[in-house]
Amino acid sequence: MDDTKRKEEEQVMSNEDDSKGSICGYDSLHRLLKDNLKPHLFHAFCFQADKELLREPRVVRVGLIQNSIALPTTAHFADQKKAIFDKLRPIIEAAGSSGVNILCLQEAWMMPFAFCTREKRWCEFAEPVDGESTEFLQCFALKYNMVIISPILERDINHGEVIWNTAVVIGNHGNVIGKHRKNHIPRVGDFNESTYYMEGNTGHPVFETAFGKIAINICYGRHHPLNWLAFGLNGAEIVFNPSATVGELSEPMWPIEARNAAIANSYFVASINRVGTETFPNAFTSGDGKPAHADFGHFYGSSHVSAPDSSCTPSLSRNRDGLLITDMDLNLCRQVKDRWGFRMTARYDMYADTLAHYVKPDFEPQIISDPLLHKKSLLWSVVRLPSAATPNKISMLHIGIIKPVPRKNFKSMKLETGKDREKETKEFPLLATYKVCYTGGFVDLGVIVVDLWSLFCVNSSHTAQILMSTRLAKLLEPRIGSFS
Ligand SMILES: NC(=O)NCCC(=O)O
Repeated sequence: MDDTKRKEEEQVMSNEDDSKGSICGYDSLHRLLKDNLKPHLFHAFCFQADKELLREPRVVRVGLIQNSIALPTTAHFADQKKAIFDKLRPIIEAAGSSGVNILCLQEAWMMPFAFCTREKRWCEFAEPVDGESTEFLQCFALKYNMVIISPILERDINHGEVIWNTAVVIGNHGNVIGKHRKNHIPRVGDFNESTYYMEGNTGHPVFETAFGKIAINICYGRHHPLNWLAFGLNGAEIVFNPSATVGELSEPMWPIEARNAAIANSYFVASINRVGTETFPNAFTSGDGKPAHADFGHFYGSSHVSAPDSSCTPSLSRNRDGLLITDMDLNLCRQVKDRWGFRMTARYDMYADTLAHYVKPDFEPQIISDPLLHKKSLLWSVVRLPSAATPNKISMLHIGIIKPVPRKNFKSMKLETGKDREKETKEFPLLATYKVCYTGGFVDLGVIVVDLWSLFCVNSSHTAQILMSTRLAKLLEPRIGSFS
């Protein structure tokens, strides 16, 4: 590599580099591999937990890989997949030789993210759980004693070739521990993935591995707090969120949702997003009236790990492939639970009750409406006036505090316009005068505030005047009626 090129790269790296030393960005990673440097020269990010008297620390090294596709989407499908394998091989080797215990790849890592196109031919990428992608990764799992989470497009050949968005969990002996299928299918922007696969039917499994209890919440599932909760209830200590999402759609939410889930559920969240812009042979529309386009937008990478104590690693690059290596002491999960007691203070029985009602067709939301809200009557409140006040003496009244009075004070009230007191009120900047007759318990001298712009005064002879601005009078005219 010539000097100028290296300098340029170093400049990019120093801009991108994270002080905590994640292996960050395509260039740095590939330089690392090319120069045959030992990955341990790069110190990874580390989450600490307190020392405990009765438990040893349970430090787990987690690796996350984000990558762009390797060939244009016009290439032969077999070549595209092979090129991704070839690209990932050295990165997985780097993770393995860095001592990573649990490695997670991005959503549907073995193919371009073609779901936006709605063209069925991309289904050809789908493979069975024990297909070639699993086989490819099993060797590394065995070689490096590493658990690998492999999110693929799955074809269930035992069930009529049904297609799923699935994460396969490969154990550190190269065995398949199990799978989880994506629970929530996006129907937003270009992400209308229901053309390709069904809502998952595997619940919220937690996989007990040699290195801790892990779960996978695939991409769009991160917007569903109860999805996160369910993995937590099943005892997850790390929840992986392999994703494929673009800047325009979700970037502002990306760092917030993961951290919030980690805090609320007292576990680690490992977020992985793919990188780059993938262009497809045929343009497609998004059903929003905008012109057809041939790409999804930019997949912004930014993979990172969030901890239950609200700390967070720096993110990988927005633009480049990357491997993030993070050490985490899983003891932190219980320590945060003991400290904050979110599980203890939760009211699951109450939520279960609400949900049980909610899912029934005859569910009615528990809403207590202001009884006046839907009445064809004026909004009103009462403020006390000095007893000397009479309607004729009030020119401008500025009402500070408005004190609502129970409706039962009024059994009924009739409002009617009238001109008979016009003379007395004409000195006021008011255009309408109303005579009020009412029956009921309200006998004190007072002012009933119709709302902030208007009021009417009640004297002890049970007659009252409404003083209103024209604007309000116009507004309220059709609603003047009876309190009852
Ligand atoms: N792959 C996927 O579920 N994308 C949805 C977009 C998002 O949730 O940001």
